[in-house]
Amino acid sequence: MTQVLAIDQGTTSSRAILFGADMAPGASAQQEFTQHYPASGWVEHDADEIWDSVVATCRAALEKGGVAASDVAAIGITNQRETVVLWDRETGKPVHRAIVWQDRRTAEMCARLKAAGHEAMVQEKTGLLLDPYFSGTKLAWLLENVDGARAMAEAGRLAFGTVDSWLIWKMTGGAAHVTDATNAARTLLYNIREGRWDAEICDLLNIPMGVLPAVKDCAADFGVTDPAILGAAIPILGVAGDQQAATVGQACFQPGMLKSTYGTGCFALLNTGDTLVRSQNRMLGTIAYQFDGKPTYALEGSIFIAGAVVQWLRDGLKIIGSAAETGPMAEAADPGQRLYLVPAFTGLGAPYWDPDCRGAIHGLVRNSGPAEFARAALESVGYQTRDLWEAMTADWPGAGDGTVRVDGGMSASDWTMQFLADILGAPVDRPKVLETTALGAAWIAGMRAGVYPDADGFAATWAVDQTFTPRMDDAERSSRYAGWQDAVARTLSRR
Ligand SMILES: Nc1ncnc2c1ncn2[C@@H]1O[C@H](COP(=O)(O)OP(=O)(O)O)[C@@H](O)[C@H]1O
Ligand SMILES: O=P(O)(O)OC[C@H](O)CO
Repeated sequence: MTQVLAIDQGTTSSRAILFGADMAPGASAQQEFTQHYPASGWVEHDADEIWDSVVATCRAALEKGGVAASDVAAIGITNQRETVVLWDRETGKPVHRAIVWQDRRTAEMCARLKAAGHEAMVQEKTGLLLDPYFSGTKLAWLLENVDGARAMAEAGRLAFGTVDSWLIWKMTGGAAHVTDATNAARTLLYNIREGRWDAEICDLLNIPMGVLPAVKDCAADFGVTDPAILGAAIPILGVAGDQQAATVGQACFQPGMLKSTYGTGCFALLNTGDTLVRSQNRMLGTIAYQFDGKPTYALEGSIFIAGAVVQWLRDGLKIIGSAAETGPMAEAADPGQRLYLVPAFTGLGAPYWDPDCRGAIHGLVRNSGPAEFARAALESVGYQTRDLWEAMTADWPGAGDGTVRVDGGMSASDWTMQFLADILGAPVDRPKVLETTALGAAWIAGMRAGVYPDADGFAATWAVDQTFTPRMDDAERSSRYAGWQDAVARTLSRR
């Protein structure tokens, strides 16, 4: 029993990957599912469809790999964070579609809570801000707006969970209603200093605490799968939110280590060890991972649009056929032009948290064309990361030298990674294994099962594939970044 099955339940697709005794990724399967956009700024998923996609991908990965379920030592789950599922414990049916992390329907509720002066208390306890991004106000919305939900919740019939909880509940045939500390840390309801659900915040949002799952370490006994699902009872021994799993998969175990994942959005986490930094610069305080009851904290910067800007070049502007074309185009762009593309398609996340501003391009001239747009799009990812890094270093003296371990689909772009190194003025390390999110979940579960090494042993296996070192001189770096800051200032809705 040396295989570990990692489930990576993401925003647009579910994936299952088998990892062997050597922790190398093996057979995998992936399935997309429906995105529902019932109103402007609203994003929903069908939790049953997510469940079906997870079962299908797990079965397909096992079949492709020729692995029997009885050969799997453990399952590790990693998931899109913050997304809210609320279901009936008796029927096992969700009472509404899941409200996705990107959904902005509670913007007004957040604004009201902020105006009433609650943000400092919430930030102190949860590390988070009053933004619709997090689960708490979404859950409050469901309890307010779904017919009968409040009465059922108060009678103990409803269960709330982030996607990990939902999947575990389904996998264990309804036996376990649990989550891990990293997912709990994203709900706005969990006191990350004291390691418990927070009664004052639940009261403020009018959430009956009986709907909340039990919170465990990332490596723990989360339950055992119903044998009818995959063909054998498999223990679920690892759980972490996807950005935290990537932090683990990148072996960022020492304070000062930084990882940044470039998918649709970008999420940078800086390990701050035992210190929960109270950000003065609108970064998030969060739990990076929790083992043996001891949380390790991180500062997080969340950018909503990273690779999505490349999708926009392809599907919106239609100036590229595939994402990989952007690198050569950026290379060929007129070096004399300074275009700044601020991709505030859904507002801006950290460190601005401006849900109302919208995207803008600054610096257009007569001969600005597709190549200059492509370059500005790729550069926007570097500039936004620099914004996060500026905020992190201002927040915490223990931040390292800016060396960053990267992963995610967009980290395949050499041009973008070189620009990132240039604009940060620090090395960018791209590892050999790019499946860091799934690897993190697999390692946690495999370590708990006793088939994988401890943290030091795991960290020793992390290997760099390519390091991008800064080539830009300081004067150019400063002047370009000043231009970006100016472009953002002119784009924000509140100045
Ligand atoms: N060579 C490339 N150059 C630029 N962007 C890329 C490249 N390859 C992939 N991307 C971008 O990476 C993103 C996909 O990354 P992925 O990690 O699969 O995202 P997610 O997990 O959020 O769905 C897409 O937005 C795509 O535009
Ligand atoms: O599913 P991803 O990879 O887009 O990640 C989503 C994040 O967890 C949202 O906080």
